[in-house]
Amino acid sequence: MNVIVITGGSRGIGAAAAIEAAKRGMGVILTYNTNVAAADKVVAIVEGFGGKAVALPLDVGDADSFDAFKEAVIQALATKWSTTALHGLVNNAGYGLFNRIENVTAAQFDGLMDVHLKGPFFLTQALLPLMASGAAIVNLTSATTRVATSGVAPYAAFKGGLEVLTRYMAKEFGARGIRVNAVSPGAIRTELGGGLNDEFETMLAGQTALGRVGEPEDVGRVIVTLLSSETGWVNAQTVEVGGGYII
Ligand SMILES: NC(=O)c1ccc[n+]([C@@H]2O[C@H](COP(=O)([O-])OP(=O)(O)OC[C@H]3O[C@@H](n4cnc5c(N)ncnc54)[C@H](O)[C@@H]3O)[C@@H](O)[C@H]2O)c1
Repeated sequence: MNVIVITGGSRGIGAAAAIEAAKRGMGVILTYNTNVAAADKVVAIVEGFGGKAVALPLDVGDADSFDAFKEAVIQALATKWSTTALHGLVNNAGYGLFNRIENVTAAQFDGLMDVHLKGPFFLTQALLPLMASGAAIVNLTSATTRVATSGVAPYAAFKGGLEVLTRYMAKEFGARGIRVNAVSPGAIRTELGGGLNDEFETMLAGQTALGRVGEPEDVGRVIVTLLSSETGWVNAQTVEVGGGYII
């Protein structure tokens, strides 16, 4: 069984991707930051249809903890799946912070950078030695890299950086048989940045060609497709999953 790691897998897009991956026969190591109960719920859903998943704690903003996390992954691979190889990594964990440029503090800037750029970079570096040929990495970026919506400048800039890293990772890991792509969601109904109220949702739906916001599963399906060998010749790409988010 191919086993993958999904960061921030306890809710939203990460949880949808975890469930979809397990439905397609992958083993899932999902990580949670603080909410173990939510992570356990996702594991229970997966086990409910006969899939296999485990939840491990991980703060993606704390790169010093990644060596210990790698050891926990090795342990989980051995005990739950009797394997040493990892076949995928989804750098999904993230958070929204609305603040206009003139008000952003250095601490807010650093916090966003740690989770959206430094975290995916060093987590990928830490887990790379475990990855088998044929493995795939998916980085979650954002439509905010291509539009300018006020209040999310550092977030958008780091997501843009992650798209650049996606191409460099693909270039450097290709010789190992590892593909790297990014998925860039448009407006999706999750709890990111405090979630959607009616007014916000109506505005976002109006900015989307298909006239609605997306659901986490709309993105989860694409993430898992990019992990699978069906897309074995898709590499170094950013795939927009936003129903046509054009503003
Ligand atoms: N929802 C959208 O409209 C949208 C649009 C573009 C991009 N994205 C991106 O999609 C990804 C998933 O977001 P979502 O919409 O499911 O949001 P969400 O808030 O529902 O889920 C985000 C997950 O990341 C986890 N997380 C946050 N900070 C963390 C940290 N320091 N360490 C470990 N885990 C942490 C949260 O606990 C949560 O489980 C994020 O990278 C987000 O930036 C979302």
